[in-house]
Amino acid sequence: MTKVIGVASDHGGYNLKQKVIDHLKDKGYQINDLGTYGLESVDYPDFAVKLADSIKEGEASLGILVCGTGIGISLSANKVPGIRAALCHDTFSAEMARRHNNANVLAMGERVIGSGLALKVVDTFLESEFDGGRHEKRVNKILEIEKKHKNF
Ligand SMILES: O=C[C@H](O)[C@H](O)[C@H](O)COP(=O)(O)O
Repeated sequence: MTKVIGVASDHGGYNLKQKVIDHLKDKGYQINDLGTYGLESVDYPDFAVKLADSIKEGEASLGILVCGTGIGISLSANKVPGIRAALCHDTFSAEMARRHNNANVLAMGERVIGSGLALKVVDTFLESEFDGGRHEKRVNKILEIEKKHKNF
């Protein structure tokens, strides 16, 4: 079965988002493009939440977010319970984000990383799997934090 990957960005990540989409389509992935759809200035939390909601609703198995730095859009996505967005600009972090943290969203900054490396980071993230084992207990503790602080 083809994996559906959700993708979203603000204006600062738009060009890299388009490159990620082209790259993943070429590799046979089905893409759910949640915007933004141009370079007009927009607010990254709006697109982080669109992507987070689409993953929570099961429309995509994993997501990719891009803004200028990747910081604002990952911070925003991580406010949604069940989302574990990892800001990665190297392939080791991308692999570990899946293997150890069971991250379901990769975030990157278009103003930080070149597109060649960014596409390798994307491939590494999507091709890595959660190791489970001792990491399961730790990820469950993240979920417990979300439950305990849900009325913060
Ligand atoms: O973390 C935030 C992101 O990097 C945004 O893409 C960035 O702040 C947008 O900046 P500007 O409105 O100056 O393009």
